[in-house]
Amino acid sequence: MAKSILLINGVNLNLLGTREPHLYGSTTLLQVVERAQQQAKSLSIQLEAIQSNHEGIIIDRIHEARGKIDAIVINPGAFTHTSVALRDALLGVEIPFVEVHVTNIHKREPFRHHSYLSDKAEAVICGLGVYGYTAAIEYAAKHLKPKSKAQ
Ligand SMILES: O=C(O)[C@]1(O)C=C(c2cccc(Sc3ccccc3)c2)[C@@H](O)[C@H](O)C1
Repeated sequence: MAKSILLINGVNLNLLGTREPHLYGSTTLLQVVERAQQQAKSLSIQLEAIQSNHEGIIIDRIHEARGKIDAIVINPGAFTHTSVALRDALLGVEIPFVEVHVTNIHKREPFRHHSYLSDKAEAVICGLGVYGYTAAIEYAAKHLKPKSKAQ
């Protein structure tokens, strides 16, 4: 099963917990990452976390993960609904991934209902608040195995 997980948070998620708490809750991204690290330690897995507002930086980090990371947990933020490039990067590195959304995107504005990633995700978790990250990491650690290592 996955021994190394890359947790990716995309655009605007640095604002998590600071604005619109009725939608996104009051837990900050720092707290989410701290909890994820504690969870990873309890599962004996390595976890690295990044957040970026820049699509290309996220894509570069996904490329770097090829052959090194066993699974990805990603909340792309608004890139979910816009980024074919992010989809292509995830498909290109052949690393299984879980898509996470703090909110239930299907209960929000119509433009949030479509994801460029969901049909390729091993699992999609949305609407569970920040617990979605916990569930995603647990699932990835116990059910996802690395695809063939990079040549
Ligand atoms: O629910 C999510 O986790 C989501 O991925 C997260 C999003 C998100 C993340 C951070 C900020 C914002 S918008 C915002 C801007 C300022 C203050 C509060 C929220 C949206 C949305 O863009 C997505 O449609 C849904």
